[in-house]
Amino acid sequence: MPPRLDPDRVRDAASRFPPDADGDPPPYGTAGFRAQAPILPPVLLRCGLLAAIKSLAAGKMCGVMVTASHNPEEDNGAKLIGPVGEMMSPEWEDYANRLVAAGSDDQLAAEAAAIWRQEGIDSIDEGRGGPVGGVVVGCDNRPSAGLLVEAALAGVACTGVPVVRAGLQTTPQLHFRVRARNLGQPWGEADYYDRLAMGLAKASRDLVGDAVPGRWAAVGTDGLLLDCANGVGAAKAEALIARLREAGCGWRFDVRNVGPRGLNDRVGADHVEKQRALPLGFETVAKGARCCSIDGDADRLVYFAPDGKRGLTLFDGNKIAALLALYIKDALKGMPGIAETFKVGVVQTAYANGASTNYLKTELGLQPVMTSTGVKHLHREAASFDVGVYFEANGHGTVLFSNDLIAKLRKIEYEDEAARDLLAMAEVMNQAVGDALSGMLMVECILRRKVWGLKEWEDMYTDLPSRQLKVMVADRAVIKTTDAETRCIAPDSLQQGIDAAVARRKSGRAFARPSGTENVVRIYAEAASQGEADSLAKDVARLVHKLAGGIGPVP
Ligand SMILES: CC(=O)N[C@H]1[C@@H](OP(=O)(O)O)O[C@H](CO)[C@@H](O)[C@@H]1O
Ligand SMILES: [Mg+2]
Repeated sequence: MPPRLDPDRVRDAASRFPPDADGDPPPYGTAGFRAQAPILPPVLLRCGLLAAIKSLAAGKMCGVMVTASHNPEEDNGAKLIGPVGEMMSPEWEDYANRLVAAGSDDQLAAEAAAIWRQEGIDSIDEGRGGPVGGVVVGCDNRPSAGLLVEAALAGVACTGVPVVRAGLQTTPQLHFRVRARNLGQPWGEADYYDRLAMGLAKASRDLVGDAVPGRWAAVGTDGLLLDCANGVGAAKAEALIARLREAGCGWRFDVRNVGPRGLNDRVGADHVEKQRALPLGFETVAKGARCCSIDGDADRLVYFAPDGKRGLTLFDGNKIAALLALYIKDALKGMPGIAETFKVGVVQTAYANGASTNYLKTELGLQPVMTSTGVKHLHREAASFDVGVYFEANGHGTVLFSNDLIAKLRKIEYEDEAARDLLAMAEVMNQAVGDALSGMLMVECILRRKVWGLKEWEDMYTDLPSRQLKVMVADRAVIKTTDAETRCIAPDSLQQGIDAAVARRKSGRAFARPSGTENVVRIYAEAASQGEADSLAKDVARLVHKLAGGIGPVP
């Protein structure tokens, strides 16, 4: 029987997962739907339904990931995964919003049928009696996951498309698996660890021989302490480390904050990056120790070193991007004549510290491309290069390699070490989306190959002092921005005020933009001294409060 949209099933499913009387469903935000868990079952039903339609339209597997990333444990959400492991395009985000806005059972059946028609699903003939699709559903370890997964599965079931229950997954793992499945590659849970372990074995070339235990000895480090935010990444990191051990890797990992309680509560990458504070459980870690944090769904990674005074030195997404870009540039030096034909790019957002942008320009000869906030924007831009490095300051990012480049490298891999290094990097770095575990392995590999400690990494460049603030306003949509969100075009005179405040500081830079995930306006400021960065941020916050309808006390 070919898949078909059964309106009775849609109505029936909708009546089993009715809208919550106490809360409006959220719109599709910077990274999918996110809200308090109790209002989400009808949203997940619609996500399952939409993923099924997308999979039929593409004739490929798609995915639904039930997660709210670094948000508190009471929240949950959905990230939709397209057929090449990508986040959904704006057109499909609109579809998602249309389905979520369809409140009644009948409205939902009608809206789903309209999208089904718009995508011409009934006229697709795969030679097997109709289009072929499939949806894989995974979740993080929040207590609300069970019901929300059931809702997503009910949505898929309205169409007769086959489903795969992947159970507990990190977000990047599920993206990886969807992509691998559609490329005809092994895509099981174990295949994910295999690919990372084998990629790392190749990338670490002089640290490995054959799989002799202990051969990948610790070089220049006592090991890595990994804060898993009490999230789903803990069990996955342990599985990965076990696979590395099997492959003979002797690197030491100390996995902490493994849950099950306390998800994202004063732990994890968002806490470390935004609060510049040690995660719980790291209070007594020795000064200078090599530590990293991932977030609740393991798509963000930051490194840090305790400073011995309860503070830390942070290695954020920009520092990670700089290290990866340096490594790539060095590899390309080993391929004279060929390397010049590759387009290498780094993509950043306005939150990238000015010192990192300057480093990429002056030390590496790269011209960073700036996009709006949100990984989907960075990813799209990075995919236009042969090697595209992208990272948000918060630690979400990866390195993308074009098919064209991979094919060229394969042709020379037997005689060219640098080509082998880049191919290995393309295996380690998740090609679908930012992946904390794969990023961690690559950072470790690079530091060990360079025989660098954190000090050498830190010395690549020194961040300009910066400050981020949030301002509550009645309606954050009154702020309109341009130039990759670096300038405000509404309300009137806000930008003039910001320009004047910036001009009063040495090396000043500041901007304000409405958040896509929280009901706030975000302020970013940097300047030559911490005092100036703080006062600049405060000035901009006051301007926003005054001109954009601030609520609550003046900052
Ligand atoms: C300053 C900041 O960190 N913004 C984050 C945050 O988006 P906002 O639109 O700023 O709320 O969440 C996004 C999704 O996780 C992430 O992509 C982005 O970088
Ligand atoms: Mg996340």
